[in-house]
Amino acid sequence: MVDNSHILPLNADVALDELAANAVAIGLPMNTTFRNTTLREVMLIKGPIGWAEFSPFPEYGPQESARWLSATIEAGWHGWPEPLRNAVPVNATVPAVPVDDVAAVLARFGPVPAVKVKVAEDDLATDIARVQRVHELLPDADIRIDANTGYTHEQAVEVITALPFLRYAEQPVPGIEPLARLRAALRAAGSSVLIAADEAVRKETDPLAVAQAEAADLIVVKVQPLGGVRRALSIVEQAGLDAVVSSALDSSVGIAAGVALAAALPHLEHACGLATAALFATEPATPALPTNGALTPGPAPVPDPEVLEQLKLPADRQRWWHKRLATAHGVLMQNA
Ligand SMILES: O=C(O)CCC(=O)c1ccccc1C(=O)O
Ligand SMILES: [Mg+2]
Repeated sequence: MVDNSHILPLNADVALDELAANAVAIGLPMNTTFRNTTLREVMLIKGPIGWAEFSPFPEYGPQESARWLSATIEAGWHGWPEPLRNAVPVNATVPAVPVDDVAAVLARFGPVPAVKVKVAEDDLATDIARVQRVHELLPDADIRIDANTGYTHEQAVEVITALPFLRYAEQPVPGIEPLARLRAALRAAGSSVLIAADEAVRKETDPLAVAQAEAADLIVVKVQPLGGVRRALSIVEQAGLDAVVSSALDSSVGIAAGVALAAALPHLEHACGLATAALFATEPATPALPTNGALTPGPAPVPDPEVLEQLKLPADRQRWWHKRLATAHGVLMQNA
């Protein structure tokens, strides 16, 4: 058994009826395929202090979804800690698009201090060419890659060594031990590219295990998978590593929580992955697009009722989402 007693409890103090009565499931059409998705489904819930998002990925089960719901309750019913900064630098996110499409994708983000490039969906040469194209277009940007666990140890070494200008590589290989082994191998080879853990934090039952195993130089934290802004803050503090706040492809309602977390971190070394609104073609509320490469903390944007109605998913998907909401709520109540 993992001892999680040092981690803040999940928020479980809102009745299911109240959540369900104020919830609507919508589909956000995307500009480019991302995570094999062209329509991101999310549930938006209106709480007494503002709009909140509940959007676990379709394949996530009840235990994981319960953490996402804890973040929803925090956003709509409790609120977030005070910001320590009023600008959060963000990265552009380049999906695994063909090299020739990179410039057009980057253009949607405006000027940014950093770029995250998705890799490990094609062959290694294509991955390397995509990243080199970004470096060519934005020579001064901090560049990181995200393989979403998709490389073997050998593939990761090959790609990272071919791209020595990288600032860091996010979850190049799966799991904590493989990450630790890769990090040690890169150091031994004289590489200065840092290792970031994402899935190993987001999906493990013990989010602090990465730091204990010295598997990464920094951790990627997402508000909903970690159960809310306050819970994520406490996990970062206990991990004692630099953190990058990223979007879980949230709508701009959910992005506001990510910006609140990034703004409340005592130390913010790297630009955050919170500019994903640029990947959506339509949103019900003012999209969280960066100005001069940064986002500003503030309350979640209020959806326009007409656009909300247009984006509303059909009845069968509403039922599916409401059922998920009920299941996640049941888990929260059981654990509370
Ligand atoms: O960090 C970013 O730039 C964007 C967010 C992102 O990549 C992402 C979005 C949804 C699900 C997983 C991930 C990920 O970081 O792996
Ligand atoms: Mg990632």
